[in-house]
Amino acid sequence: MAHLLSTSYSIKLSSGCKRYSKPLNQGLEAFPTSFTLQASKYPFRSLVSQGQKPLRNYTVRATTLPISKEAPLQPSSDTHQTSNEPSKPQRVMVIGGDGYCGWATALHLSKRGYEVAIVDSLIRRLFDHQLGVDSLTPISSIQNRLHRWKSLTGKSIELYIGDICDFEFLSETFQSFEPDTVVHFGEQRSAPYSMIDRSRAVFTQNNNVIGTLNVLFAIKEFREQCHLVKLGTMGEYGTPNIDIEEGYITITHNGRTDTLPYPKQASSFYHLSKVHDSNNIAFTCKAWGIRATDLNQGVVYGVRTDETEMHEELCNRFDYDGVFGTALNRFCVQAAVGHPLTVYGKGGQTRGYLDIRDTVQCVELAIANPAQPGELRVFNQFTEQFSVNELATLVTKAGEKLGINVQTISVPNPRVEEEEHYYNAKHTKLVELGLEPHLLSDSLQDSLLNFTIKYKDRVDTKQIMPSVSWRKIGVKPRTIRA
Ligand SMILES: O=c1ccn([C@@H]2O[C@H](COP(=O)(O)OP(=O)(O)O[C@H]3O[C@H](CS(=O)(=O)O)[C@@H](O)[C@H](O)[C@H]3O)[C@@H](O)[C@H]2O)c(=O)[nH]1
Repeated sequence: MAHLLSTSYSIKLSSGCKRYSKPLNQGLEAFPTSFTLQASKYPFRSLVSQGQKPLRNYTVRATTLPISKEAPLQPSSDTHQTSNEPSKPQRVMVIGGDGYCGWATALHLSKRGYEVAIVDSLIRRLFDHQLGVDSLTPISSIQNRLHRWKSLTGKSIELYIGDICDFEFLSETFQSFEPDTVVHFGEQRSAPYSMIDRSRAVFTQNNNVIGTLNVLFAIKEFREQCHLVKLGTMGEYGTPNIDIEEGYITITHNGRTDTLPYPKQASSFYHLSKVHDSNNIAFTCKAWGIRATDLNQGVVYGVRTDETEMHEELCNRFDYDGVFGTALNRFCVQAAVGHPLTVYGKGGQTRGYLDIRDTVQCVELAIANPAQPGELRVFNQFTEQFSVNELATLVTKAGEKLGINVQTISVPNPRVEEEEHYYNAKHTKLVELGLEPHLLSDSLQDSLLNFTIKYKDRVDTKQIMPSVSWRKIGVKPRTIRA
């Protein structure tokens, strides 16, 4: 990778356009002219359809450019602070704040009185273009989203567009915003994407592991007391034949006892990248005294949160394609358009699931109750366990109530995973901090299926079937349609 990363150069997008190295007190209109392009690790070249002129490996490079550097807001009445805490609102940097979980979280925290900055390279939108897929819901540009948020609530969210793998960008962002907490969603989060071909596997691990490493260095260098809230995954644990604990397990071996990190058995290059992150975070907590919370999140479903439903321009993305769509969201879209539910293999694969409204609650709870210096806490962030077959049954029943006849098919499993297994994962720590879960049976009825029906005319049924095989991944770059 080193040669790819070191061959950077700049291109002016329009005459006179410079890369800003300092934050500017300018509005959104200043943003589009502030790009620098850099040779990058992103695997564009492999994504160009055959016969088309190849694109070069470019990425929009860092510009440390908060779009709305305005007077800090007073904490609102619903700020999550106790009387012992400082009156100044906490400053929370949300890396990956334009994505599915990040966008909902950034708005939620802003509404709760935190001062929020979004840091995002916008590459998630680019993946859609590369794969020829689209969100079920139309989503506005990040700039329009933030304008709308400001006009509706009076609250500003700063925006820094850039790649956290570029340490210069990240440093400037840290020094400019001075976060008390960093919430790190800024990773390539699709297991199938990481299994398309070698270049996507390498991209995923480089992007995720180096990005997180840079965040750890930035905290050490510029904000030693800053609390890292890192999105991990339940998939780090795999599916062991014993109960899954929250991060650590106490083992007695040959008469001696110790509490050790719970064994990791990830089953995609994506899930493995999170394991590597966990090791780097654990080491830096010990060595440098970093304070961190690893949120081992399960599969998220749903789309609406109190904040994103305030206006159509705040609407969140909703993925249903075979690469980025996750099980329950996909099944609801499939039911809405009369496509059989795509159960992979025997359908006994069991995972932890949670509503996106609980994702935002969990992150806020982690921020409001920070880890101690040197501590790495691990919370298993999900509310209920389901097998894929159980999800299919729930969606079928929900469909019946709406007069929809839902069919299910067994699709040859494109993944390598246990299809019938024991699964019992602990998830008490966030409940102890105050999490009040939204359970699936209620939310599915009242919102999710109806929501997908509302947008069903936007569904491209060609995106539904899986096209990425864990066994067939090779070194040849693949141009796929999800
Ligand atoms: O149409 C489908 C889609 C998925 N599955 C099965 O459903 C299970 C979950 O797959 P998924 O695509 O919903 O979720 P996954 O790939 O595990 O990844 C998602 O959920 C992870 C949490 S966890 O699953 O590791 O707990 C997060 O880390 C990831 O970012 C997020 O994309 C798998 O056994 C998969 O084979 C089907 O049977 N049919």
